[in-house]
Amino acid sequence: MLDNWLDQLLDDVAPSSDHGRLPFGHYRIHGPGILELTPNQTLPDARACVLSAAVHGNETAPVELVGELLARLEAGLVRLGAPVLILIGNPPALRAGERFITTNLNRLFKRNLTASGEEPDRARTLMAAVDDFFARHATLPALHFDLHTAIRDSRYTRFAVEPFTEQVTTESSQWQWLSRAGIQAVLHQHCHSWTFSHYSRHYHGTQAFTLELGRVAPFGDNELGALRPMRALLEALTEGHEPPGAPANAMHFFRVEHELMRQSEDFVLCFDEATPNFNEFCPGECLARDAKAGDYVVGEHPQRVVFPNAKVEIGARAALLVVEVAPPA
Ligand SMILES: O=C(O)CCC(=O)N[C@@H](CCC(=O)O)C(=O)O
Ligand SMILES: [Zn+2]
Repeated sequence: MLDNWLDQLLDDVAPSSDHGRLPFGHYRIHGPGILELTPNQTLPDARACVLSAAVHGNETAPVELVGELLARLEAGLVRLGAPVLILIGNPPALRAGERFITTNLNRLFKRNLTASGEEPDRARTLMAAVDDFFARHATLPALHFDLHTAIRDSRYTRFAVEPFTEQVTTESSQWQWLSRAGIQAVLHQHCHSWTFSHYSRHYHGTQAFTLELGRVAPFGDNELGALRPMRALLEALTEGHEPPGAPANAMHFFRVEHELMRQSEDFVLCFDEATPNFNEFCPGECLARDAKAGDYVVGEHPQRVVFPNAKVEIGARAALLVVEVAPPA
């Protein structure tokens, strides 16, 4: 049964069957953590939807949200009206309660990836699953929401990252849906980032976002009540309806100005561990010291910090420095 799928995945138990019926369609398990829902009838407003969670294994709220959606589908409370691919990104890391096992999966979504190992292999499997799904539903507009939670508190608890690519413009309706779904801020990426949402946007031209839905917590400690509006958005998409919107300018928009990279072993961030995402720093403040790159000092205007993490691998992003911009017209 579909309601066992997540439990069996967490227990590393193979499902007894790889397919089954739903009240308004059927499902197929293509592999560990790869579940496709197919409606009996695809509605006219339907999109081909990819919903991914647990690309980072310690981010459990999105998994619980997906669990609620599946339970409500199975109970017939949500009528399946669109093809949906549900992906649990990194099952071994989810079982271990760790962000990743060997390396950050969310930097590996690049065609012709040559690296070997657990996460690179998983990235190739997930990219193939997405390619196959979008190819089979090529007549429908496509969409990918990659659901995450942030390591630290945030001045905007729920925010979206809009991946960078030259070819795709975000539809204005997406901002309205996200606003209605309780997203408080949006971060426009300034360069290619090889994340999972970037993969769908860049290679498939889809509408795609990374959605940060609160702070990392173990299973059972997530405040799912705060995610009801987001659940309503996912349910509208699953039902194949055009989701309702709210004014986009209720959200704050930010542009990445600088990507702070860790370049040496001897690297520190100069602010408190408890500093929340979107905290603002004044001109002249030193934010990082790196034995190779030197100090990073805020320039002529204030900058806010997002995703600061001094413990990343050498060569990886240790923080984004962002500035507020006007909402899209
Ligand atoms: O809180 C943090 O420092 C990281 C939270 C997280 O996993 N964020 C994603 C953002 C992906 C993107 O930039 O689209 C990540 O770092 O992979
Ligand atoms: Zn994450």
